[in-house]
Parts: sequence; structure tokens; C-alpha cells
Amino acid sequence: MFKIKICGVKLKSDIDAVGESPADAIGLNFFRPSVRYVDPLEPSTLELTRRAASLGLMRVGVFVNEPLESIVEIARAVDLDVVQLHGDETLTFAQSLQDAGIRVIRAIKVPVIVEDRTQNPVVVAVGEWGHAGFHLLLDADAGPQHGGSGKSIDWQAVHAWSAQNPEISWTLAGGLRSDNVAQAIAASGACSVDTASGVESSRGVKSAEMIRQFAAAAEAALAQNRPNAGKNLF
Ligand SMILES: O=C(O)c1ccccc1N[C@@H]1O[C@H](COP(=O)(O)O)[C@@H](O)[C@H]1O
Repeated sequence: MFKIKICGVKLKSDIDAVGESPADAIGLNFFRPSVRYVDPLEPSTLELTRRAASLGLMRVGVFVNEPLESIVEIARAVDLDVVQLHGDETLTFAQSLQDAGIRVIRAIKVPVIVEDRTQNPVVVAVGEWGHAGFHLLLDADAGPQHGGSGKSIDWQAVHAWSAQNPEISWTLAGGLRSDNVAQAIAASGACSVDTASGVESSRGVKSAEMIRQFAAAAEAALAQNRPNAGKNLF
């Protein structure tokens, strides 16, 4: 299980900064259009995952609408611990990956602007994934960008959904930074958090100091959240 994931790392120095912080997972982005993309075929990518493993960090690979065979091949080639599906992948697709021995996190895209206020946007967005047994990562719907938008979701709506579904394990993502992660954890009840743009000095460029500040703030806030501890599977 990870508590704090720093997503979209590209350099060995990024991994080292994560390893020196209280964060316990890294995300490698395999979605080609992303500014955080790393090429799975480059030997340097395997060096990143090896370095992360040596520091005890969980290695998560982020994929968007990638063919199943390609995900399996990349997951094995660069030695991923978990695959994060962040596109329009179906439940059957995710189950097939699991059948192939790959652990799966499902990203759920929660709309930022909600027109129908009579329904909880998290309940609607989770839909059939709620009882499928996957760990969920609740992120802001970023449209064609798919993720990494820096936009936040409605943390109170997350809290209400989670209170009604205490058996579902999940991670909070979307626009989390060192200056809002404590409030986000308190409001949503999250036991685990994920950030990409919130620890960058410019788009796609990680800052060691921002990683340190984010992870420290998240760790302190998560420690306050013990009633929900143990809810996550990862
Ligand atoms: O980071 C990206 O560029 C990205 C692209 C496509 C799919 C997912 C992506 N990142 C994921 O989105 C969350 C939230 O990002 P942010 O913190 O709001 O910038 C991030 O943690 C990744 O899991």
C-alpha cells in the first residue's frame, strides 16, 4: 500500500528526492502526449525503476488507452509494481490485465464543474468500478489531457461517497500541493494521496524542495486521519 505518490518523475534526481522524503511511491508516465512521458524502451527508464526499488519505493506505471499486450510488455520490461489505468479502459480490460498477473489501479475522472447538483459527482463517476475490487484513484476530469491538470475535485463529495462505501480503497489526486494537501486530506478523509503538477517548478520539471514540502505536509495530515487507516489495499 502507498500513502504518498509522486507522479511523473523523469530523472534519477527526482527519484532520489522522493526517496529522501516521506513519500513511498513514484509514478512513471507512459502516455506519450504528456509532458511527463518517459520512453519505456529507453534503458534510462529501467534505471529509474531499479533506483526506486532500491529506495523501497512502489513503482506505478500510468497508461492511457494503451493496448493490453503493450501494457503487459512494458510492466514486465521496466519491472512495475502496479499499473494505473487513466484513460477510457473498460472493466473487462482491467480484469484481463489482472488475469495476466498485473496489479491495477483505476483512475476515476470526477467532473470539476457539476451541473446536476442533485447527484454526488463522485458516485456518478465511480459507477460500476465501485464494486469491482480495484483500488481507485480519484482525479479531476482533465478532458483530452486525461490527467495531470492541476485541477481539484470536490473533497466533501469524496468524503460523502467514501462514508457510504467504506469497503472501497482509494487515493485522492487532482491539484494537490503542499499548501492544500492537509485541507484536502481532512475534508475528504483520504488515507493516500497522489500529485504530479503540484511538485513542479515549471510544467514537467520536478522540484526536490516541493516534493519534500508536499510529502511532509501529507504525512503529517495522514497521521491525523487514523480512523480511516487500513482502508486502502495498496
Ligand atoms: O501527469 C500527467 O501528465 C498525466 C497524464 C495523463 C494521465 C494521468 C496523468 N497524471 C495523473 O494525474 C494525477 C493528477 O495530476 P495533478 O496532480 O493534478 O497534476 C497525477 O497524480 C497522475 O496520477
